[in-house]
Amino acid sequence: MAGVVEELVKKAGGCAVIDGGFATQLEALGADINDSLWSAACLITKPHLIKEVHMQYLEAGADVIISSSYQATIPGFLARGLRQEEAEGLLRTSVHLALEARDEFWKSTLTKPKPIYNRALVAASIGSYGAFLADGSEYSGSYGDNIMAEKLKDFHRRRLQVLASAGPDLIAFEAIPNKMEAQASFRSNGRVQALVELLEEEDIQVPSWICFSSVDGKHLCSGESFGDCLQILNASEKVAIVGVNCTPPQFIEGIIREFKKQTGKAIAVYPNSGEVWDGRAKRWLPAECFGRKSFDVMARRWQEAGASLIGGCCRTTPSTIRAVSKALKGRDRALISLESSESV
Ligand code: MET
Ligand SMILES: [Zn+2]
Repeated sequence: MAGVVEELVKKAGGCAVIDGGFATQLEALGADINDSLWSAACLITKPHLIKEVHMQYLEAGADVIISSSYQATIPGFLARGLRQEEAEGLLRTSVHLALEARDEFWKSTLTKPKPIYNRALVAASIGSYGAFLADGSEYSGSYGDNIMAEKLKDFHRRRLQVLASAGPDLIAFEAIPNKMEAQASFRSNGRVQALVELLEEEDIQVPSWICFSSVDGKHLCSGESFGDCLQILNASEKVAIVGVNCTPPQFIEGIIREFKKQTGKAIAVYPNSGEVWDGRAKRWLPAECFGRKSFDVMARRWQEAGASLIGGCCRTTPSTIRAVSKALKGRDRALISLESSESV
């Protein structure tokens, strides 16, 4: 695990808390995200709301906040009539807004007599090619026969460079649906290069996490095996953390146990609420019943199963993260309040 992550996980008492659904909360604050850029449209129209969402998750106890760049892509911005420099500027803005929120929040907690928060880390989000297409392939992993690895490489490379140079603590590849994108999306001179090799080729100094999405709890969305993908990621020191996100919560415990067998890297899980996104109809379908266990109760089990970073993805909110933070760090907090009452 990279030093910064190791330190944070330790400070957090063994398990750091990741924030919750970013687009979900942006929408709750009144943003219109029904847009081909999805939440990234707010980088153009309402950057103050982006910062507000980050603040709310920090307040809720997030130790890691993820930038608003999930669906912010250079081709997406160019299609809006923006110039290349403007598109790159908006990518940097997404990281800067998260860094500003983190720094302001941290400064304010330091003025409190017994700070109960950790200084959060900022992860720059990178969504999959399917997220950019916004045609449902984000959750099927099927990019069709025409998508060549070379095209995927062109799609990812510049955004990775720009985001990494904007000063985040981590790069977060989120909801990667298939092995091709994780492994073979980067070819040059006819040689197959894995995503991890792109990180090395670009000599990205910011540690990365790579999280997959799954719709059945046993495979990536595409139907490919976690084990095959993890073998690829295990080979790189640039990848500090592996995991799953935007996957139904009832599958997470089994996935962590499977990952534990396949990797020694730190494991991050930040499932969705269990509701299912219908990418074609563009709406959420109700959660399949997963018993009476609430998200925070499950979060404890995920920690016991071996996850080092736990948060929420789509349809989870600051109240989900507050409950998760309390469940994972409740004992420490109780001790802190005991200490403070003793010192009064
Ligand atoms: C479809 S997964 C989306 C992940 C992104 N970080 C968000 O919470 O909005
Ligand atoms: Zn999600």
